[in-house]
Amino acid sequence: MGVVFRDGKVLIARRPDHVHQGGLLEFPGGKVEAGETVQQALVREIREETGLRIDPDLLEPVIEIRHDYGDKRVFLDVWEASCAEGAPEGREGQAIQWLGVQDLADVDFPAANRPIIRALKLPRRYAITGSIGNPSAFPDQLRQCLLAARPQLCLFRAPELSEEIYERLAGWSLEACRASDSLLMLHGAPLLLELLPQAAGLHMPWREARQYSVRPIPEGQLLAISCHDEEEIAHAEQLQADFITLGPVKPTSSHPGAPGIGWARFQALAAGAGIPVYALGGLAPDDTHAARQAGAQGIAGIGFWWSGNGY
Ligand SMILES: Nc1nc2c([nH]c(=O)n2[C@H]2C[C@H](O)[C@@H](COP(=O)(O)OP(=O)(O)OP(=O)(O)O)O2)c(=O)[nH]1
Ligand SMILES: [Mg+2]
Repeated sequence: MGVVFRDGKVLIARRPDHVHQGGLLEFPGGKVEAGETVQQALVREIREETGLRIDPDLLEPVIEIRHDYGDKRVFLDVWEASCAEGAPEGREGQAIQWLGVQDLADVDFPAANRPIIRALKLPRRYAITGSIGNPSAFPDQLRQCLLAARPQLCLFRAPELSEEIYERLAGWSLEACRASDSLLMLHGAPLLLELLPQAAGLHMPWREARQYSVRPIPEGQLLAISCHDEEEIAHAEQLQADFITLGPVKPTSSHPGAPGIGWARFQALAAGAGIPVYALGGLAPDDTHAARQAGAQGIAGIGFWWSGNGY
């Protein structure tokens, strides 16, 4: 299926009432025919269903989803086209519209689309805080890094701090992030979100996530989990995580001694995940393309935005 973007909006159709998941909204697309690549099939389906022309060479992978509806199992191989030619019309009688990404709501789509909508709303970079020189200078350190890098989504991670100091600095961080239009995730246990409900969500380290068997926070906030292998990814899916980080892809100074899993293993794991996966570990902005080719939502890390010097 294809997510076709034009002028920042995505092309959405309404499934006819009489078909499977009928009446709900969908991204246009259909089945791959014999002898076709997935990209060719997508170009053909979008043309047949909407009349729009897209370039198969400009398609980028978004996410692969396997979903069991009970009455039908589906495999959705989702690709993104950043431009399209022509004026779309519902050639099969279906209603067609352009919607802003932030206006896509889970309830309007089939259940399998939940991770697609997450993927479209999440940025390509997930900025994680690194070493904190002096806690009292932290607010300035954070503000400067936010100003320089303008990340859309951040994680305040500081396992070296006591809970008390973390909570105090988290309150500060939330204000700093709000001022620079960045979403902030907190790192730790679900109780943190009850203390600081204005956070965008909670990122659980694996040792925390493993203790739960159902999603421990409300739907309206994001749940992220640090994963390292298939089992942890499956558990993150069970907890209905909105996204995960997976790595280390390359060796990294924040986890000395841990070898990287490399892009091939990352790709194999990410393909089975069915939720957005940020690649983590020793990555620079230059790695974003490789990460996306390997099926990542984007890159997560400290090095590409955090400066610990001078504080
Ligand atoms: N096209 C599309 N199908 C979706 C989405 N979400 C989702 O769960 N599905 C499910 C519904 C169907 O069970 C299946 C699509 O198969 P289908 O046979 O109904 O229709 P199709 O559009 O793929 O088939 P066609 O164009 O080749 O005729 O995938 C979505 O966003 N777009
Ligand atoms: Mg179709």
